[in-house]
Amino acid sequence: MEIRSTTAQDFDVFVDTTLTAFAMERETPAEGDGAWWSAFEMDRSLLAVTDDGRPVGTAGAYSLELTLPGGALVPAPGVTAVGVLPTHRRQGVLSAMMRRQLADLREEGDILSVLLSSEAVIYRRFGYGPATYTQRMTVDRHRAALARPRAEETGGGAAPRAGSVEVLRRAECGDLLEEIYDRYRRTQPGALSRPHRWWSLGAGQPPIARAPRYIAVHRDADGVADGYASYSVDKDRTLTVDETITVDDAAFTALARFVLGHDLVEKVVFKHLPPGHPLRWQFTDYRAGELGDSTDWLWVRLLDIPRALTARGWSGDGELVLEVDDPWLGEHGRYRLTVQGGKADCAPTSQAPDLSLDVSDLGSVYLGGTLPSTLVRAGHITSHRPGAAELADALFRAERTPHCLHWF
Ligand SMILES: CC(=O)SCCNC(=O)CCNC(=O)[C@H](O)C(C)(C)COP(=O)(O)OP(=O)(O)OC[C@H]1O[C@@H](n2cnc3c(N)ncnc32)[C@H](O)[C@@H]1OP(=O)(O)O
Repeated sequence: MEIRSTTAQDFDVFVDTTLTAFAMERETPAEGDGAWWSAFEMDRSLLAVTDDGRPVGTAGAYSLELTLPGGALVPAPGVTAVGVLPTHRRQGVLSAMMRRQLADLREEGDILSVLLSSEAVIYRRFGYGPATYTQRMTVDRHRAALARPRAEETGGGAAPRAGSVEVLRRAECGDLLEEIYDRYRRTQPGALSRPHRWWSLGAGQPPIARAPRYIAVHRDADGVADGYASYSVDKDRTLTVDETITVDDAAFTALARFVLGHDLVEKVVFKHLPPGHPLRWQFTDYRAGELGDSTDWLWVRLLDIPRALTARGWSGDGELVLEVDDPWLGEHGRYRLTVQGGKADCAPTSQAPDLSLDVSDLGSVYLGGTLPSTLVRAGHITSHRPGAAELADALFRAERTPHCLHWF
């Protein structure tokens, strides 16, 4: 079997092989998940081919950008279209593709890669760890009065501002959604860019895919669009919000108020909220919103530990020695992480470690969405001195809960 790079000529065979592995059919941009496969990058993809020339496995990568704590934007290959034909599974095809892909990404200078995992048991062995989480909130609309927040008097937090909401059809939005999304993702740790090509091809779930949707667009007092909610209402009178994308909490509150005030609706479902989202605290009735479908979303794999650790912003000051095992790449390193004034230095050291961990666990804590102390308690990370886990918690923390709702 050979693992080979693809070219534009391989597009159809690549898509067919991927869809067969997922037991899916091609959809058009206006249907369900749209033509999610249409943005595959053939100059970053791999085909596994048998000795007699049959394609049996695929792995791709999208050229995305990830927002780190502190606001740095770094290239993040988004691993996608990983599939092996049902006839060729458990024979090491995926392992061979992962080995080649990680080597290629490193050679291209990437410091990390990311993916969404179809099954949670697949990717840890390759060094990926779950790093952001998301959940659904179902709100009984008739219990959903929003309390008047104390911050309203002082103008802080999510206090309402003058602004307006306009309802458009998806087809009327032009580049508006793309522009708002791009503003949002630059300040949200864990968020990914959405290349222009995706929007123009309709390559993704709604509202990237042009399936029929209503789009509530929020504008600030100057008329500048600063948020949108993409939604549909089904026959059961449930209004489902695909995503609420806003540049700040006040715009989110205004859009939440709008969808929760929608007549002829019994329930409002927000499909994606980060853990700890303030919406729940805004209801007069704390139990008006029911949380469910809590799941991992973005998985992170560090490829260059010192560069990755110095790229992100940090909170607090302190020093930790991390001993990191990378069994898949056969690497083992010790790094002294010195954090001061929001920045870190990271250099190899022979000092005794404070924490020992696997590279997949470092991926999990990297964006600040998983507490190192949780992984100590779970037996993933070993702490060698009292206080080391608590110091790691304080340093790795992000300015806001990392969240990714981009599906790829
Ligand atoms: C980013 C994304 O695209 S996620 C999408 C992943 N793809 C899918 O879910 C599509 C359907 N599934 C498939 O195509 C395949 O089953 C794949 C790609 C998940 C796995 O491919 P395979 O070629 O069978 O994997 P491979 O033989 O290299 O397995 C490597 C190891 O992982 C384990 N493994 C692989 N897949 C799974 C799984 N789904 N569940 C549990 N263990 C698994 C294997 O048992 C093996 O373990 P071992 O080394 O201890 O024996």
